[in-house]
Amino acid sequence: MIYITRKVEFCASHRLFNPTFSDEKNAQVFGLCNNPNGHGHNYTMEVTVKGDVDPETGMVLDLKFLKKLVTEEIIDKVDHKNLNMDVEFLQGVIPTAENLAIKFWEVLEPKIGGGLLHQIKLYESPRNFVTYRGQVSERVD
Ligand SMILES: Nc1nc2c(c(=O)[nH]1)N=C([C@H](O)[C@H](O)COP(=O)(O)OP(=O)(O)OP(=O)(O)O)CN2
Ligand SMILES: [Zn+2]
Repeated sequence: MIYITRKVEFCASHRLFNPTFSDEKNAQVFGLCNNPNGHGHNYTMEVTVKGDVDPETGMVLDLKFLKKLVTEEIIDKVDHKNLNMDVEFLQGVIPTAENLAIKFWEVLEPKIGGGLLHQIKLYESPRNFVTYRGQVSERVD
């Protein structure tokens, strides 16, 4: 078993709020991140795929394929976008780093297939990041 990773960057804006909360509760829970004007981040994402090396190709998966998949399915849809408004698969989601990582997993996992997706690590800032490895029932390692 070996692990290969594609690292990508994107810029996006968001506002953290829960529409079922009062204004006061949103302000209390989310603080400055609840500002109605929103704010932006330079995100970094690492998508890690696992598997055995195919002796005929020397690869687990062609990194060119992974680059194309992540670019087309995620980056093209979120880069320079408002994550609260502009992204179809994020509708109704509070765009925390946790929820973004889970949604990105849900988009990518079926397209990589074969239980190969191992981990998504999403950096909201150089010091704040989350790591997601799917639901326990999805894991084979
Ligand atoms: N569990 C989570 N907590 C917070 C998230 C999140 O996604 N998950 N997000 C935020 C906000 O997006 C906010 O912009 C982050 O603010 P802050 O923690 O102040 O981080 P900085 O960008 O200022 O980073 P520094 O490391 O302090 O430079 C809040 N909480
Ligand atoms: Zn933020």
